[in-house]
Amino acid sequence: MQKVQYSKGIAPYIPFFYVIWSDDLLSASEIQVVKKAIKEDDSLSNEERKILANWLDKGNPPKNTEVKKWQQFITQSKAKLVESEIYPLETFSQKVAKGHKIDVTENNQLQYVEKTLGIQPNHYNHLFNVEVDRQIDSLRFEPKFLDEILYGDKLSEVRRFRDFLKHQDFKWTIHPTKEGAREVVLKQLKNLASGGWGAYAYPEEYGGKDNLETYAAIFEHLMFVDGSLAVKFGVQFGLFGGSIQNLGNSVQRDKYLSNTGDTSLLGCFAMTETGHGSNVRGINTTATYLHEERSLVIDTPGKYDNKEYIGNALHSKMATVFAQLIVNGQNEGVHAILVPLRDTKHQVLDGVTIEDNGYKLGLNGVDNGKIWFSQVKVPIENLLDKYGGIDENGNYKSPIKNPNKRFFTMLGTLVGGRICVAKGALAAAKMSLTISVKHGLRRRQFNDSIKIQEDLLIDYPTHQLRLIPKVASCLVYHFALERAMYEYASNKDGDKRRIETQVAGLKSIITWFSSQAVQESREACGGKGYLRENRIADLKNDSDIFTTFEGDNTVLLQLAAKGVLSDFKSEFNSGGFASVLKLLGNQLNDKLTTINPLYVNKVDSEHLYNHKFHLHALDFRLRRLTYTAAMRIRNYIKKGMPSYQAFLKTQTHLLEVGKAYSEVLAIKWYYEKTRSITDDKYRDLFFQIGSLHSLNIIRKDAEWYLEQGYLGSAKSKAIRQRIERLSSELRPHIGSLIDGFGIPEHLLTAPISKDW
Ligand SMILES: Cc1cc2nc3c(=O)[nH]c(=O)nc-3n(C[C@H](O)[C@H](O)[C@H](O)COP(=O)(O)OP(=O)(O)OC[C@H]3O[C@@H](n4cnc5c(N)ncnc54)[C@H](O)[C@@H]3O)c2cc1C
Repeated sequence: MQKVQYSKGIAPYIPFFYVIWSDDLLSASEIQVVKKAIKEDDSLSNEERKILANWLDKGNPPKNTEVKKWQQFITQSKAKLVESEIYPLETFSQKVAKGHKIDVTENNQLQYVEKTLGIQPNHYNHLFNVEVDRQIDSLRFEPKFLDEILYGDKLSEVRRFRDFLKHQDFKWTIHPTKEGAREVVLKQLKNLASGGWGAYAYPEEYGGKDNLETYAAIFEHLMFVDGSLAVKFGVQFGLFGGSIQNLGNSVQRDKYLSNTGDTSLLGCFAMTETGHGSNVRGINTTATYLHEERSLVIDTPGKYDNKEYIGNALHSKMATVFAQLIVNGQNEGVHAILVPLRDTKHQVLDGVTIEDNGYKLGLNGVDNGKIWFSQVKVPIENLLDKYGGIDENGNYKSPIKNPNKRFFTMLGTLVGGRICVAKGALAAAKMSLTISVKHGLRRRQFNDSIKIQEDLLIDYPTHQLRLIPKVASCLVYHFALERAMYEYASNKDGDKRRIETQVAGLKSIITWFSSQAVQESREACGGKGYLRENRIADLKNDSDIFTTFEGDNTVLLQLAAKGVLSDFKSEFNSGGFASVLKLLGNQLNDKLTTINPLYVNKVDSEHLYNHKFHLHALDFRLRRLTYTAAMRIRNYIKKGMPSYQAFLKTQTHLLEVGKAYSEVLAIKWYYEKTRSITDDKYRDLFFQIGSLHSLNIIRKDAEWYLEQGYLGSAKSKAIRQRIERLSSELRPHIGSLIDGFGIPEHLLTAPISKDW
């Protein structure tokens, strides 16, 4: 077999060049062949060689009058290649006839031949198995190195946790009833606590390791066991324990945190009410201060003011209840109070009523319930008073004077949970894609008459386009969330507005992405994907709600957009945005430079695969959308419209600002991480993955970019072609990439992910 030389010896990373006269693209191998032909063709002058080199290397076409001539030259060179390569393949078929050993499962070889030799599957598929070329080894990526890149210095703990999950208690099974599922999940939760995994994010004095980043990786891995376990874990240790840790004082931490971490105290987080979900500030439960008794009276005033959907409600002894704090007849806003729910015999206490929420679409192993309080008294010591308490004279006091700021600071402590939810959703996407890709690497359907075997699903371009860009997006979002958790964990006590804005946006785009990825994976597995044993059905049902809880996505994106508009200044929520708009107007006007016509139609691979182009395009969209939204709001306000109405008028526009902001943030953080990868081969791979993700995101908004004149039609078309091309270039590595997600084999129980 003829060897084609590559500059780095890694064929798929050689950029492909766009040839202007053609609808097609020339592959790297084709370019090599044409170059060889140019070199060997004595009839060419040096000048002609230069013209051709210029065309192939830099994408500069020759003069129009000469294009046809060189086009023919290139076509002939390609034809010669095909002729010259068919012979060695026939030699190979003779080898096969003589019983030469062939690895039939290694279909990557076919892709390799196709890519490097530029010949179509029909030319060789009848031979089916192709000699294992030595170069294949140099192309292969090791999942264990990918795992290292993904988890960095957390990896040893993550691996320890993966081993812990080998315990048979974590074996996945179908639970026919919610009661059965809840019993199992509670047992698993206690098992995790006894292994020290529950308290992981708490300080050492409470049995923890003070490590939020690893805690998030633990949460992510629990999705591979069971969505219900991940959510129950998040409620007990993250929400209930987290409220004590972040909103409470040292006495409360000393009293409750260790017990929460070892599950001797089970608790829940009761914020949402039937009447008020997204609008937390509108909740109606009251906590009225009685000075004579130094106590708080917790009460559910109206028919729809009960707490609802509260996870762990049926197993808990205590709840962190969010209520309007009334002191001396004055409402001091929403505060959190620890309210006992049950006695040691698990009897519900006087004044408390709890009901099961019943069967849900998914997460039936989580005991969600409704809770009512009727004049329930708790001592003032139960008020989680980090941001607002009541002194001995019965006066309200808070280190944060502005009630808006106090409310947002309090909610800012929930950001860690939001990152975990996004990580959990992403885990569902990773696992579904792992199952569907593994299925695609084994399942065969259809062939043409000359083949001895049917084609693998994954070798269909449609299948590649459905799954491979999603695998790429998983990796981009993985690093974005790693970075978000790093930023949050390393600035726990600082101003959280910025990270809150960032996480609000990331949580939204990633949980939505996950729902699409899981659905696509289900469809990519056909009927098998619908069977519960193959896990995607449960992943789909369990992760569906991630778009809603810990903040509904549509609502969160508006929060993110407001954060962008206000340039992270708190004035926005307290009304002083005139100055902010002025600032934005100046900033954006300066930056929106006229787009260069050459740039608009620049289609060479170097440009399209350049992360600077991706960042520029995504950033352009963000700036343009922000500027136009700001101008629209300003014009409405100028006409006398109240600011709330002006925001409603631009609400759909603001949602796009939130999305654009989050996409650019994700890819920016991803490329920052990619640049730090020291191994050239792996860094190139991650850049290639970044290109696929970014072009795909740009492509989704191609209509908008065309409207804005940022993309010309040729460039828009070239981007579409590049996405397909990149997907097929990554096809030989897709097995390694999904194995690199690090989902342990013992948790990957779907029969279709194995040989069958
Ligand atoms: C399984 C499950 C577990 C949960 N666990 C807990 C828990 O442990 N503790 C807890 O406190 N809560 C919990 N929740 C509640 C959850 O946080 C809420 O469901 C969520 O905050 C959304 O509130 P909602 O359901 O009232 O929806 P709503 O706020 O009524 O929203 C309904 C729809 O209206 C849209 N909408 C709302 N406001 C706006 C707006 N301003 N602009 C545009 N669109 C808008 C939303 O996008 C959404 O599509 C849980 C919920 C579920 C389903």
